[in-house]
Amino acid sequence: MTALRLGTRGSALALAQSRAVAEAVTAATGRRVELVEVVTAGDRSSAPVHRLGVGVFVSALRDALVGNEIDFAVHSYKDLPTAGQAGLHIAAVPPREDPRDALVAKDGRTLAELAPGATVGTGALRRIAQLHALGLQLTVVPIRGNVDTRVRRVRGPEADLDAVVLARAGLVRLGRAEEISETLDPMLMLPAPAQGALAVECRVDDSELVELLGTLDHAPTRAAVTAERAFLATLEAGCSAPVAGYAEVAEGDDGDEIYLRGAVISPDGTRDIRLSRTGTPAEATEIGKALAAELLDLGADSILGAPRETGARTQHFGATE
Ligand SMILES: NCc1[nH]cc(CCC(=O)O)c1CC(=O)O
Repeated sequence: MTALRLGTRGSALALAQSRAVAEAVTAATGRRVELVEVVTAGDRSSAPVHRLGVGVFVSALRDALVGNEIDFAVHSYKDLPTAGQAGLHIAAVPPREDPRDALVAKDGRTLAELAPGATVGTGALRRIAQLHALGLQLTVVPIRGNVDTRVRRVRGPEADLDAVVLARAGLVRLGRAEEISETLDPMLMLPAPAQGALAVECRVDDSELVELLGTLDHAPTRAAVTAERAFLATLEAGCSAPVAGYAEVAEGDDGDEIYLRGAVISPDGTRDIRLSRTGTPAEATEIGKALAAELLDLGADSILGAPRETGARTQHFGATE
């Protein structure tokens, strides 16, 4: 039987993720998998991600899928635009890695141990906003680049920052978890929707592969990500907007329960609206949409910029527009 072609970006993180999924596919199905490297616009540019727009890391992979150059692709779920793509299907959401953000700091310091004025590097508006919201006089420095480039801003001969914040999942997948000085509690730094999760995508009409990849699906992770992404989609914000969303799925007395927390924070941290909601995994989409509508009612739309229509808005606080 021919090998399945797995399209992947060439970054160390993308390769680590793709290799892990390839091994899981082979272990579960006995099929051989070969990696095919695809260069994306996000890899070619060094501009801040919120200027490049959503989808910069995925569109070339999706083109290769639609064009039948590859059979499936593994994405960091966080980087996928909330709009799906016609003809493609997310056949599996494997078990999630720890979704929290991590601090890598000089001398192994924690956030609380950083001095006023300390420099902290991150490119994500969500992290910039939440760092400012702490009120610690941190100097947030916009940075970009792959995991290694970012860690080198703190460690090594060219280090010029006191700390950087990045996804714990990225460091763990690269085998670099021991470099983390502090894993940030979601109470302080709520993760991005779908952070730490992977999306395994193939052509929707490739029914054999849809079924085969489906064996890697992890229902609780899919439910959590579904709630987080419905929340994000309703706020009409991409992966680079100051929106945080994190769902936990736990066993309750009457079956599994989802606990979704969401926040919209202004980039300077002075406005921070956060709420939570619970429900069952079957209600994941509804929970996400309802939480977003509640935040919009509290004024989240004025933080996000453009006026929005949710169809679900109520006027508890009087008309503001
Ligand atoms: N936008 C870049 C990106 N996409 C996924 C990850 C990390 C791994 C993950 O969240 O699954 C990262 C790096 C980071 O945020 O530090």
